[in-house]
Amino acid sequence: MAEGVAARGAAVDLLNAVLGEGRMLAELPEPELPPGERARARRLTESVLRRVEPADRLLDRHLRKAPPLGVRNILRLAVVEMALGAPAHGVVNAAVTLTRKNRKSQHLSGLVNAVLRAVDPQALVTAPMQKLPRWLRQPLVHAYGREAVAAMEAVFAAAPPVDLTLRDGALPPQGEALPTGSIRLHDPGQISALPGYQDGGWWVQDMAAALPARMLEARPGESVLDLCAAPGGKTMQLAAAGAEVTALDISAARMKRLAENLARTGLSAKLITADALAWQSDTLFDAILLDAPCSASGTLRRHPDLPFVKDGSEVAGLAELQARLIDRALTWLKPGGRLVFATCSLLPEEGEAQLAAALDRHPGLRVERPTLAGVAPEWWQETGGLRLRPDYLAERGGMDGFFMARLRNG
Ligand SMILES: C[S@@+](CC[C@H](N)C(=O)[O-])C[C@H]1O[C@@H](n2cnc3c(N)ncnc32)[C@H](O)[C@@H]1O
Repeated sequence: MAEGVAARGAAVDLLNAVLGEGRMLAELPEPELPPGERARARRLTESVLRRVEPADRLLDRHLRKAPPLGVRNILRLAVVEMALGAPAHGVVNAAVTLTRKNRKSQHLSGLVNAVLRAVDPQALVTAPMQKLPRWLRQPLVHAYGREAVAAMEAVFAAAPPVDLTLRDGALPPQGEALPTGSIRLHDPGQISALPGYQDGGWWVQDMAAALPARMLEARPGESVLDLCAAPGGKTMQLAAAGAEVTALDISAARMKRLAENLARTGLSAKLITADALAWQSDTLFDAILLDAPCSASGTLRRHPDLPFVKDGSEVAGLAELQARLIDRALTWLKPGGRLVFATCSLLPEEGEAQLAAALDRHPGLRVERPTLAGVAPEWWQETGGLRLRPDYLAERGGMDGFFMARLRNG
């Protein structure tokens, strides 16, 4: 098969599954390709998902009637690749080969060839960014304003950097030191091939995702419950701080990944696979980290499939689950203990509103604002919550959206 056709074919299959069947990339089987080609297919898929809307605007100028989804995805992929600098000749040949391979679309190979020779991929480079879906854009404009949302969309349009959290004294691969202590790699390639990976001195974790565990300030010997823990980025931080960690999550598959992560880093925790709403604890904890399930709307740059698969209908149920998890977690906290509530969401109903409602339901709770190195004063809110937005530090690659707050009972 011509060079790159297999990876491009796999990318088109992934696009068909996300855009045609509404399936998330994480739930799809990995393409059966060598690791390098598999990674390329994934990269191509994500590049297209970040530009579906502007690519369609460009293609539609050259299409008299809508082609079937599979052919549209071949066209989208080709035009995005050309805009990103791939040589047009190879891209067009691969697109025509892919169109011919499928009996149902082979009669459209001439059209694909003609459209791709007519489009100007440079127009995609300068085109307006892809907008967030309405269900998300509206509440975000309401919460942060149009300008901030446009800045977030610009961050979501770019492939994200990779951030690492380090254990004390560990040597990271060469990267950019961020003010909060994470190390940023802008084009790292295969993570497991980086120096130090096998030694377990660092792990991949967005700079924003590293802050909830820092906010908890776990001390050596303290008993800490990591609630909704898998795949364990925060468990590793807490264990590395010397705490006696109990890590609980409902998902057996994700707990398996957590166990693998602990094995690689040589850290330890007590692992429990259970529904936090049903689990009973026979002890109380000094501190609890609740990284609650949420819309994940703060992580769109890492999950560009999400806007095409989700429609916001899950958010009310998730917000209710978050409140129940807070209430349940508080029953396991020692008097005077600390609870950090965090979500990787940009929606106030999964952040600011949860904090306000928890304070209303539990008059004995108060919010604390610990000192966090590298956190700009304006990221803190008057209520004591910390709101992190993708457009913060945009010039250095941005960060995941998060909300977090530290509560103390009594
Ligand atoms: C945001 S993720 C956690 C990420 C994790 N803290 C980390 O840093 O790697 C939310 C987790 O909540 C878990 N979860 C959802 N509902 C749960 C429940 N009822 N009880 C326990 N865990 C739950 C999911 O399986 C998922 O792993």
